[in-house]
Amino acid sequence: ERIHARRRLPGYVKSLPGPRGLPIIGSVHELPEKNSWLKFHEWGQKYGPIYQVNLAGTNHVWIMRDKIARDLLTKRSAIYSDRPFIPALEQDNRTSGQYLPLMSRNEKWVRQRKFAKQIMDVSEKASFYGYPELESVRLLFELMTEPSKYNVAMESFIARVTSRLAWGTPMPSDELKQRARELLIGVSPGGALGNKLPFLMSLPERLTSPKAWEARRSRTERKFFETMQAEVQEDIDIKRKPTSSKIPRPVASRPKPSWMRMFLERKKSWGFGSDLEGAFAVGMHGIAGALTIAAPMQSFCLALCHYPQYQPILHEEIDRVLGDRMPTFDDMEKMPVLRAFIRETLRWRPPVPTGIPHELIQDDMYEGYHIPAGSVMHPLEWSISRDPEVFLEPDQWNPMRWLEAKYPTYQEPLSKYPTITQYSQFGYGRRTCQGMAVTEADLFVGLGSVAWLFSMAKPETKDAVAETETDVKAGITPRIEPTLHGEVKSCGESTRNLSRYSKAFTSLSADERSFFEQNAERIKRQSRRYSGMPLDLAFVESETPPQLTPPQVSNADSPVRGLIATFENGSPTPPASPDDNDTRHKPSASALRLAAGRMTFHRNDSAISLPGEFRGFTTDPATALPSPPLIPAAETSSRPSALRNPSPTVSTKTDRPGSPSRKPPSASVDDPTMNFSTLLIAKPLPFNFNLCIRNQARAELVAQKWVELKMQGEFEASRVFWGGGKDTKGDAEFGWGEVFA
Ligand code: HEM
Repeated sequence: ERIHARRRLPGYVKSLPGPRGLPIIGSVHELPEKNSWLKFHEWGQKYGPIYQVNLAGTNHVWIMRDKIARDLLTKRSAIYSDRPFIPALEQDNRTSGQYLPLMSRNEKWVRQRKFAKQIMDVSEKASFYGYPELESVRLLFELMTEPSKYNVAMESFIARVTSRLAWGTPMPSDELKQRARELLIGVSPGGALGNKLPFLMSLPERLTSPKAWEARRSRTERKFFETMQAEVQEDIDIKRKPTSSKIPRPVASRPKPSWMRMFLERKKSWGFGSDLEGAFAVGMHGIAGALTIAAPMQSFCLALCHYPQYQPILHEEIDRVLGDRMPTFDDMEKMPVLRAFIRETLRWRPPVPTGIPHELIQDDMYEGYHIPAGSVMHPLEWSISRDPEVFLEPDQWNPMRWLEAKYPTYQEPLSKYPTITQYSQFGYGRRTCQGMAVTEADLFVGLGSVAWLFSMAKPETKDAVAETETDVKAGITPRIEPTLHGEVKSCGESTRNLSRYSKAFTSLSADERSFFEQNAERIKRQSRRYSGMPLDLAFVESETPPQLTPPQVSNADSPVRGLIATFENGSPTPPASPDDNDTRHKPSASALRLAAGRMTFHRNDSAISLPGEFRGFTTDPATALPSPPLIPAAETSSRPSALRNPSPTVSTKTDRPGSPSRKPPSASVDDPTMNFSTLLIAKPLPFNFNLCIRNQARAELVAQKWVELKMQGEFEASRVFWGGGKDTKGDAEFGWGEVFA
């Protein structure tokens, strides 16, 4: 059919390029099980920024550039806003009215989208009722007590905030997480078997396990949404009952604000066909929020561990703006660095790397290329976020691209930008995501709280220590990795490892040395001015590495600062004084050493030149630092490194459809930061890293707040809905299906 259609095209019209594939199955066999978006990215580099692939008889069009996605999905949204059919779901996703993001553009979609806009706007105006702030206390407490379960803690944080928003209570959060996981399997091309072999869904339930699995998923979901709706209604009824007393009810005994409450209180105005439609409209938003936002939270940890040189910059902002209180939604304006870290994390590891597909409802032409009706259009977010014209060194996690004017992505005013609102990751045209504001609030408060209390680091391996020692003997400047260690309650424990770093001091290259000699005083002045843990930069005067012992560091009021102070003197001292005339630590020109625990000294390492270049930090232009010299990669280390910045690959050439793009440096599956789950939402699989409490007083404050809130009944445990068994599988009718990564 397709071949015939092509033959019928007039001579001046071309078909989009793409892999030829095999008869019937097309290119299905070429897709990897893991990280399929890398394959689509690779095809894009071969065939151009828009290309097509036949997957089992359906024409899929992949778009790799934001401009093309806007030209088609936004500007021609009248014909590009439908959704493809998902075979593995029990009911037709386009017409059932159950899932707003998966519906065709019909009247149910119109009224539910209107409802979605209203509930989001109202809750945003009320700062999401302070739910993210409330749950961030629990998040920090969980991370302190069980850091190895960080991924569970982060997913719970998001699910609990979303449950509160949806139904006013965090109690159903575990069930919500499970509902979200199961639906994710149902809709992912690489998830339920029914999506790979659709004919299975036409057989009777008792003959095929994928169909039985889906039937139970669908029953349980409906029952769950109806139960929650009924409970909110009951709560409203009880708490609204007139009392004989004239004294108004205390706030605590009024119904909690929630999207369901909004639905129930203005039922008629929404024009829904039934209460069930309302139950799904709210439940769907719960599901949409339950896992999506946890993915970037986990990627944030991955980024901070692999790019530790930027952590001090975030800590500086947090300490300056927040001091000893946790972040709130209202701090957003004052914290561009935190927003930049979040924005960059979403760019670097997009939570939905393949995008959510649109379907084209009539034949179309784009730049001389024919796109047939029925094509499934994918804005390939992985590639859009890696456009080398826009993002220099796109595979590097570099938050400075949002904060320094030298990058094309920089935008002012910094009180507003960077922001994730209207970012391509949230889709295009009439189907854009409704949850941008709540995502931004959750990430800002959640990740801001985490960075307020903790620093993060990759754990050291024996190999790493051995490698460092070998490098030192061979006279190579080692990559200095983070020093903080242990699944820790206090940084004091990290001191075990300090001897390793004392061995790691080696001579700087001639270029590095002269840069630091010229700027030593200024660097020191600045690092004190922006005190706290400014740049993790320190100089030692002696050729002999300081001998460090654990108790010396644990006495310092700030662990990291203490660490630096110890490095500076080779003996325990209080943190550096803010007095610029203090000459105790003046570096001798002959023996400058970079002894920063967290400083990875690489070519283009903007952490070093930061205070001079980033306006947010600099008030006095006289103190601005010149950029550090470029150090040839070979001089920094002889080892291959996932962290080393490749040379920029910018060109002024514009990509055209059909013309192969230049190959930017790309992340590969061997990259340790590419270990992701295989479903539509990409989240990093759990990995080992160390969380270190930055400040004991803050930890105590969190513990105290946690106790208070717990006593007020805020942190009730999650409720078990089905069966009550350990695995909550319940009986055959309702319960949890098996889920996989
Ligand atoms: C990191 C978090 C999130 C990401 C990356 C994300 C991404 C997306 C994407 C790509 C789409 C499809 C847009 C298109 O078709 O062009 C979408 C749609 C949608 N999202 Fe989100 N989303 C996130 C969080 C949320 C949250 C928290 C909610 C609600 C609580 C939400 C609600 C929705 C809804 C209702 C739609 C459907 C819009 C429609 O089809 O008309 N999303 N989202």
